[in-house]
Amino acid sequence: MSSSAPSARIAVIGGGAVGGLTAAFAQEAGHDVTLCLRSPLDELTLSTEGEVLRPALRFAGAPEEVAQHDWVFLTTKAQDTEGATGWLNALCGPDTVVAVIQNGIDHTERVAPLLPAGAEVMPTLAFMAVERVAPGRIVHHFNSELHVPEGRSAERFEALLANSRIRVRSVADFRTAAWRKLFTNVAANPLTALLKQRMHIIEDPEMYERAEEILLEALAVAQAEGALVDEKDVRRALRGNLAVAPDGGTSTFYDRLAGRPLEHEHITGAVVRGADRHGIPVPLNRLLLTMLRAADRELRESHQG
Ligand SMILES: NC(=O)C1=CN([C@@H]2O[C@H](COP(=O)(O)OP(=O)(O)OC[C@H]3O[C@@H](n4cnc5c(N)ncnc54)[C@H](OP(=O)(O)O)[C@@H]3O)[C@@H](O)[C@H]2O)C=CC1
Ligand SMILES: CC(C)(CO)C(=O)C(=O)O
Repeated sequence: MSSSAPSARIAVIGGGAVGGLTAAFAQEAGHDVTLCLRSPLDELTLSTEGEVLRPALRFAGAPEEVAQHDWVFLTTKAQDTEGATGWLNALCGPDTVVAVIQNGIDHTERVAPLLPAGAEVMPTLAFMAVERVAPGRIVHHFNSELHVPEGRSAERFEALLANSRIRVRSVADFRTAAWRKLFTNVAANPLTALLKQRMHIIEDPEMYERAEEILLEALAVAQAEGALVDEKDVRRALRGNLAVAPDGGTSTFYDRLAGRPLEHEHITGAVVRGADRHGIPVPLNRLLLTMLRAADRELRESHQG
């Protein structure tokens, strides 16, 4: 791997699966990377393609410890975005680009109100399967691709990560791209999390049919929201899910397994809210949302008690 890209300073907010992977690969490509943490870590390892990387990262535990950066990768779960406001204030100057590497379709609406004047949100879709198996121990199962809206920042982002194991793609129609990415989550994440089983469950023909029905509801909502998607995108998303099997899961499954709060409001919730706006019936997604809310409530109550 060449190290010819000029070294940049990158701050990654969140030391979980996606934060750990992007930090490790960016550091390997020659960048100076600070991991901004909620829970302290002394070391982070990334198991990938048969090797274990131990990237030389800086660890910061509070916003007072960091200065402004040109690049910030925001990798908290979507529901934890507001909690990262202190980091964003400390890290962002007028030229900062914040790559919001999260699932969901409303990255810009979620993050823009939290940024100081001038800083830019770059919504970023993550095509990868990465698991935090213990604090600071990250296992990479599949793929490492980021999709961003085309433009000047996308070109700079592509150059930033050109020598890394992360592939950046810029897309012309980001709304469509975001719904396509959401399709990879709308069936797989609830089913794996509710059943507490890995992605292989989608290989079962009966489960595959139900997953397709869940996604066809989401397809109707996506089309009503202006995304240029069709049934081929549903099949492509399911093929993408099957490519993750057998040892991978989904981010919502990993959260349920570890007893962490779930991200359902930004995945299934996005479909149900869109359906309500357009009067589209989505009974399967509505049922999944009710079940995920119940599972999440139990997780939160057991944390408190
Ligand atoms: N995992 C995957 O394969 C994929 C995930 N995604 C998406 O990427 C995003 C990140 O997911 P993932 O990495 O899996 O999630 P993780 O739960 O593994 O990591 C999130 C990290 O954010 C940290 N965090 C939360 N709040 C703060 C805060 N205020 N300050 C600093 N750190 C904070 C958490 O800290 P703590 O350690 O205290 O919990 C945790 O380490 C999600 O939107 C997810 O849906 C997208 C594609 C694939
Ligand atoms: C595509 C998928 C399902 C891959 O792991 C993902 O985005 C997630 O886990 O949230």
